[in-house]
Amino acid sequence: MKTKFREPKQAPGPGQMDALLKRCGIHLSTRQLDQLWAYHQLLRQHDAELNLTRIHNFENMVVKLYADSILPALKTALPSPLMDLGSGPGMPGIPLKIFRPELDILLAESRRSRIDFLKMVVKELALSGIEVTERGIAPDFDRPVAGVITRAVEPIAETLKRVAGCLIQDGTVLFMKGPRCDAEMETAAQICPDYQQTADIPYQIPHTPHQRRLVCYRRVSVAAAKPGPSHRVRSIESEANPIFKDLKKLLGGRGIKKLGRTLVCGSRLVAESMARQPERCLAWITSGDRQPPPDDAPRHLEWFQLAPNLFPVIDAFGTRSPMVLFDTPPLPAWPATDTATPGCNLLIPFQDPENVGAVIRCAAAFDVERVVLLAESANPFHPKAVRASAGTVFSARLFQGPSLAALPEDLPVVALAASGTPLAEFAFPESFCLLVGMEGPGLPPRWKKNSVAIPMAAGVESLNATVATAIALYEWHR
Ligand SMILES: C[S@@+](CC[C@H](N)C(=O)[O-])C[C@H]1O[C@@H](n2cnc3c(N)ncnc32)[C@H](O)[C@@H]1O
Repeated sequence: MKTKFREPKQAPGPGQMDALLKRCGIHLSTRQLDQLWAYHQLLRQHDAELNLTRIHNFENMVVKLYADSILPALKTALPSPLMDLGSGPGMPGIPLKIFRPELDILLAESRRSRIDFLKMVVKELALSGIEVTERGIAPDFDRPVAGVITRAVEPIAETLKRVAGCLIQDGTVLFMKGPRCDAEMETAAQICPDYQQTADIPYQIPHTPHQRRLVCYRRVSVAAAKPGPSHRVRSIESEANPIFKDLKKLLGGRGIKKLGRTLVCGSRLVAESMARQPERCLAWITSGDRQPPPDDAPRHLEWFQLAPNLFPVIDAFGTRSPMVLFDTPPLPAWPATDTATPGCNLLIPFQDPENVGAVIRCAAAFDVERVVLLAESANPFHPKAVRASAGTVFSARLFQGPSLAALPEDLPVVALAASGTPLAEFAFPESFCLLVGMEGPGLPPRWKKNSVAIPMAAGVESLNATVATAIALYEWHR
């Protein structure tokens, strides 16, 4: 009898994953797809040992785990920093981070084996701007977050109570639910007066029968959860005080990079940083004990009261007004290969922090898609950069890029050089990277071939780098 020969079934690859995601309306760049594929491999490799998921069929994993995790990003705005509460093997936090790399994500998980798995995923995928908690979340967890997202963990009211110590005023909680969650919502409405339901978005995973609901709440009051006054006060009298020593280090770019913090100076910028990123404001710094933090300051803010002879040492601009110690966000890596997104990627190589701040301000004024700090650039959170940016550094879409020498050859760069096509005759492509030479050495020769020029009067050699950037961005935006 003849045995029937069967073709071995081909193992699915990233191409099939991409096609399934596209069917759900999710379009990933090559880099994102590679990352998601790497995550899929890790999940499969460690599932048997760690019992990470009950879904094992390839198509179901892509649709019911990864697409399901990403879809909320297409349905509503996601706050940052965003905590994924009860992340388990990383759902929705890991696929969301891959899809929206600019989000700061905190993966919260209580089981040790899963915490270790999540940390390995973050490392192996070289993800930045994402952390894993070392403990489960309870109301005493007080690291501030602007939003919480959670999938398949517990009833709505339990989570709302659980995040009382960490969710900031006006923060959002997003529940990824199935269609039958009305009873949970009713309970939450009765027993969680600090929250207001703001949205209830029903949807279906495209081309499947699976129904979902994204139920959103806003925290309207923090008073009931955290009674009492108070900012913890630290009185700093001596130059040898370790807090003071660290504050002094923040007067230079190296200290800012090492400590991941900066000093925000000047009353307007201080107010702006507290309004825009309260969760990142760590301490209120004053000379003596007058000028306390404002009434609406975030409660986690500490109050550093410096002796009158110490305050001027760190008051670099001589403002004499309270300063804020600000936790600088880690910059997500710039996906250099993903330049298909329409708009301008502004590449910044400037070494003078004032120039960096000034061009970030221009980028905000002319709606630049991404601001990319090249390795040569000064720290965008240097007090001088923050000041020159007029606070726009707190809202700009900042990314960490490579060095000038490591920029890919095939990047669609539009460079500014005196030898280029006159700016007024130049048609900007839909998607491009704007590059202005560093102060001093100017533009590396390899980028001069596709350059545009700002015509100038005879005898003038060059414009200041920030002025040239502003003119080019104005012309593009126009
Ligand atoms: C059913 S799993 C869901 C995992 C993931 N969100 C998903 O959709 O696949 C619930 C997870 O929440 C975690 N968990 C439960 N209570 C928690 C808490 N208080 N803080 C952090 N994680 C918690 C559990 O360890 C578990 O991994």
